[in-house]
Amino acid sequence: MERELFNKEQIPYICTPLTGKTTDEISSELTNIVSKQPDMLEWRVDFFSDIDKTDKVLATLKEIHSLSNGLPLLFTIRSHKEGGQEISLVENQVVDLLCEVCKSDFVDLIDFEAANPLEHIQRVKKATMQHRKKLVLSHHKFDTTPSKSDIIKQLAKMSHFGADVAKVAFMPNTHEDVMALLEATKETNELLDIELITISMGDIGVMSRVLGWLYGSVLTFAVGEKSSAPGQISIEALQGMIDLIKKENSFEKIISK
Ligand SMILES: O=C1C[C@@](O)(C(=O)O)C[C@@H](O)[C@@H]1O
Repeated sequence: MERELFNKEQIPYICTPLTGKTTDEISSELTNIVSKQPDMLEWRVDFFSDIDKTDKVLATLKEIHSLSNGLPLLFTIRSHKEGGQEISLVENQVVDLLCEVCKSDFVDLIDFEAANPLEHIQRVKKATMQHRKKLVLSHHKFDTTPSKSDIIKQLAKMSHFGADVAKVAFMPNTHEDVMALLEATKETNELLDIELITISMGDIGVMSRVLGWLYGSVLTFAVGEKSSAPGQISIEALQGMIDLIKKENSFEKIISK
């Protein structure tokens, strides 16, 4: 499936994580979430108890597709090191699963952490290209925020490794950390020709979830049923604030590249 995933008019996309442990839990999560009208879903497969059974993963993808009104799907196996659940797969098996999932018609984007070995990134990149999926290279830190220049370097490295989308999520300890993330987003957006998703987590970082798009972040995560990271707010609250800002102001000029 190939299509432009991020229409300018729709930015910021609101993406909602699915964190159920079983197909049934995910189905019931979805039933409640879809009526809240997010723009994208993220299946956090590290929460799924049958992650080691590829046929179950593929069947659940089909189920998600059938219940989600065609919403684009981001497939994520977050590592324990970067804030995810402990899983039974080793790194090679994660790569095998991602390459298999790339063949599915029910996935649009694949998340893979940029800290993985280069040969693994290259394998996943090849599979995404072959099956016309978008590769999201990501990095997360739950205790600190790097300096602005380091954030820019990390995003540039993801671009260099072949990301279609570069995503970072950091924990701020000060308001300056949030500004560093936002300024890095703006500067990188002017430098690079790939999509960016940048998040400052926790309570201090919440403004980045509401306003990050004005600095060039195309997507923001919001809670549908259950949060997947600190600082996420509800789809309804986020959508309300974004709509209000869009209605009151003409920000198109600011977000255009
Ligand atoms: O990378 C991210 C961003 C996130 O950590 C957040 O802070 O909203 C939530 C995760 O589910 C997702 O994979």
